[in-house]
Amino acid sequence: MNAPHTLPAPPKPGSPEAIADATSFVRFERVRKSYDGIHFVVEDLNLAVRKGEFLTMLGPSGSGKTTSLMMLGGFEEPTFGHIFLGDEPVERLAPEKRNIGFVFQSYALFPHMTVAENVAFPLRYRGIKGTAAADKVAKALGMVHLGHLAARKPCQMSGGQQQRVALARALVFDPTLVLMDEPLGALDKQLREHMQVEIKQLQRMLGITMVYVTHDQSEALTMSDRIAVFNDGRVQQLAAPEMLYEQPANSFVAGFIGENNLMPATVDATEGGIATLTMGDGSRLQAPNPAGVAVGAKARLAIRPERFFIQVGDARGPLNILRGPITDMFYLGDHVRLSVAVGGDKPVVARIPVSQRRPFARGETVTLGCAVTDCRLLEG
Ligand SMILES: Nc1ncnc2c1ncn2[C@@H]1O[C@H](COP(=O)(O)OP(=O)(O)OP(=O)(O)O)[C@@H](O)[C@H]1O
Repeated sequence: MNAPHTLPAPPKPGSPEAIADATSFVRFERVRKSYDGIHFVVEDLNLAVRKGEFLTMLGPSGSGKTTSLMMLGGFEEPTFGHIFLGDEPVERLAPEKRNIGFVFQSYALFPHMTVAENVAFPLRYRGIKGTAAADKVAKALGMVHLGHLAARKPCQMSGGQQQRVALARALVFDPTLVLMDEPLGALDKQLREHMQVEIKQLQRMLGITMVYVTHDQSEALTMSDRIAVFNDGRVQQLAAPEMLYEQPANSFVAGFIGENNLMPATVDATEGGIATLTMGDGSRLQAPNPAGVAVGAKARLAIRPERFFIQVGDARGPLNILRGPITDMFYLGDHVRLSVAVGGDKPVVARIPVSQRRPFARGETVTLGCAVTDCRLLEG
């Protein structure tokens, strides 16, 4: 992407954002990165990571997550801006001087060394030898439950075990920060989910600050204290998982985190904080309008599939009602996934718990209800 943007002002001195930024452990300040001197792949990155926090950079391929992580690790230099570790600007500091542990998708273990020798490697590099080193290696391998395999070579271990060795190697020298780039990408689903919990428990137990890169949203939701959602080199929203899901800041986040029906709408009026909307097919629906999207503005109404229910009888309370034939349906054990042609250009997707109603028939007309407060109005 091109770079004609003016940079926003930093937070006002004394504001809550400025105080949070000032007390944070890692800070990106107006960081921009171009590899070719023309296009910026990271645009105006302002990000503060708190001490002991698990912060995930989440976004589609090419959105600038790895580049941001590599700048923090010291493997890439920012084109503009500053990165602070504690109070120290580090953008000119060599990676080995930053006291950071790394875990990558490829385990990058030395094949000719034993597990213990691999884990001891960063200690050797730091001049820690003898029993001091042996104690640290034993402790790190104990943390990842591999003490009994210290004498094995990497080729004698499973993918999950090798990634545990890489984790032990990243933790053995008591780093102030650990960076992980898609560390579980090569593992199968079950092992990945198991390792997510294990890494999270370890991070909590050690109180370590962790910055984690993934494009897997469920992984990010499971593990993170906060998630920075990247798209096109920019952070779209930085928030706790629940906040991202419940209150996405824009259509990109609303569509990227979980599943969402994003329906084009125009704002007719806002009264008492509730906007009345005209939908693409001319029908009228309502939604809270906390951001104050202006009357006449093009907007999108976001409704999560699981927030729909089958409306029976008269509507009670402030509800949006959508009605149409079922065009597609899938039985998924605990819920039925319906596509319902309610009049817009795309059918809406509704997830109806099987405890609520079944069976459904293709072509059957259903009435979907959704609380107005479960709808979200987004600009654009
Ligand atoms: N060394 C490099 N030289 C030139 N361009 C690069 C280099 N590394 C990354 N890029 C480009 O920068 C952009 C951002 O890449 P980056 O790897 O940071 O994204 P990402 O969000 O981590 O994606 P992925 O999940 O696929 O790794 C991409 O367009 C990529 O092609």
